[in-house]
Amino acid sequence: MIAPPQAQQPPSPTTDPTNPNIQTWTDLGLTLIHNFITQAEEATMIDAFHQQDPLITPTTNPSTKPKPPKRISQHFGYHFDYTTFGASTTSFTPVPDYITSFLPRLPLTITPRDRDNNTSNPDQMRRSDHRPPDQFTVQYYPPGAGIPPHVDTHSMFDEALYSLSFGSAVPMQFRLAGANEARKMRLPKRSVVGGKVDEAPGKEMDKDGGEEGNGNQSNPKHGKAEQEDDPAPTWELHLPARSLLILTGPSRYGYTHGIRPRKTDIIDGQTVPRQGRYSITMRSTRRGDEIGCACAYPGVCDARIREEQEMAEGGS
Ligand SMILES: O=C(O)CCC(=O)C(=O)O
Ligand SMILES: [Fe+2]
Repeated sequence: MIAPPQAQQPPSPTTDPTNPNIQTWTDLGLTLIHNFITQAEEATMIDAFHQQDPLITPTTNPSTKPKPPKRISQHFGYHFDYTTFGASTTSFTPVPDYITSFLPRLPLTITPRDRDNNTSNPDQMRRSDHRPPDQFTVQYYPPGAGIPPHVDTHSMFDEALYSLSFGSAVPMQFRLAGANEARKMRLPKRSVVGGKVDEAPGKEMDKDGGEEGNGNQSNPKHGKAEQEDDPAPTWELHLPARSLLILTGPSRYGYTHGIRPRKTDIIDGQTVPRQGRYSITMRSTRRGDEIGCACAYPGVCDARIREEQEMAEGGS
């Protein structure tokens, strides 16, 4: 049996000389801002979440197989649409104060380097430069839950994606998408996951991503997507509670991101039990002729795949 590769350490970040809370991986277009919200804001968010979805402690019945823990999602602004992987034009829920209150603090500028490296269409970048998010997915991950590796839809949202973590820390896995991911993105959604759909906000890349309750680094089920002839390394980025992750450029367009469904994580060599984690994913929706993408990763670009499919249909 091929042993699954261990997740590697991420490349080293640069720490902002004027603000040690800000770490950037310039080549990847990744930024992590520590302590983006206060503990008081975090507590308010957790309360608000559970006013809508009360926390239910799972009951254990020894005669039935325990169900894997499931993510719970709440949508605000234009709802995420799991059929188009874009934003709904009709379903809108007013954005709660606990979100609008920190929005003015979001950094909305994309670095010129990301712009130069990853977008050949200047109009697209102008559009995405300074527009605040209008689509918010708040998610609760009970201990052991994850999200399958995926690439968020390129064409339907502006470049910058934001994810605010709270409640507890979690490692997020990143992997440069390769031929395997490109192939999977061209399959109908249901066949990717063998009929079981764990709703990831893009095409999921690995069928065990959201299903297993007690995975860990040595779980052989990790295999599949990682058994390519020449797999790209997977590395994990530790997302502390109250941190804001910003994906642009390669990390947004060319890498999959996901969270392994594990009961424990290994942090600094120690086995640490997972706790409940929350996140708010924030995106800026595109409408009408704004929809499109000119990124440098056509293999995993929904706009390019659509073009290919239209050509194939038109040309046959
Ligand atoms: O929970 C997170 O931090 C990320 C969730 C995510 O990848 C998504 O909603 O697209
Ligand atoms: Fe995502």
